[in-house]
Amino acid sequence: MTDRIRIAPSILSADFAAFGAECAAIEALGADWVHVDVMDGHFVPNLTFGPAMVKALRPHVKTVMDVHLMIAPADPYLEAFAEAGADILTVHAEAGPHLHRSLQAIRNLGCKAGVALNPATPAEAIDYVLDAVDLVCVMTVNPGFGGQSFIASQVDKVRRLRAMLGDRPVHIEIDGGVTPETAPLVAAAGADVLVAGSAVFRGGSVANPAPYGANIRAIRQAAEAALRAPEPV
Ligand SMILES: O=C(CO)[C@@H](O)[C@H](O)COP(=O)(O)O
Ligand SMILES: [Fe+2]
Repeated sequence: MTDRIRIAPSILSADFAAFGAECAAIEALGADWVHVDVMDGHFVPNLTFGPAMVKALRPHVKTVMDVHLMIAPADPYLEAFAEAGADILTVHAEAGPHLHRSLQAIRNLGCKAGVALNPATPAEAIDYVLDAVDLVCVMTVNPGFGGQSFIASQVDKVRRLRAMLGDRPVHIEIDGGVTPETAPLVAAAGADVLVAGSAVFRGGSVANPAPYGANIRAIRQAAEAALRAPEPV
């Protein structure tokens, strides 16, 4: 499913006092999706937003709202996030013992179902749920914070997942440390959705959002160039 590259800025790196304006700015400047990082201070060592924030953001986001749940357990909150307006709900494979049930519940709520894998989790952990997912999120940092360095060992995981998925129409999303330097590596390996927080919001602000557009273009162009490059022999 690498027909085109989608850029999903993570609002974890946006101005927390101006989320509505920040979402409108990134959409106007080329974002394909808006990525919302939900953290519970338990599954990951940081706290961010709940369903009320997703509901408040919904009128400001015209495109896909991609909600990354770094919470355990996730199941008790799926309905609230779906009702708040999430389009994609991604749960972590490590967050609970009943991953297949969580993915089924997400689809039954009318959302696309995503599964995220921490860097230490092998691709094979989701071998038996591939028909229950619309998106696989490969964490290229340990989840919890923006601005961390890309973990290069995950590129091989992306390649494996694309082979495992075969002709299933499933997105492979990369989350963490995506820059114009790392984007080509994961695009060439089969990723088609690139989440980027610090690399999108750096250099800009609510008052001067133009750098967001230049940053999104730079990541997209670097990734697309890798798709056009000839296969290594
Ligand atoms: O889920 C997470 C972090 O846990 C991400 O979505 C980050 O927000 C990505 O930030 P950058 O690494 O691009 O700065
Ligand atoms: Fe994320």
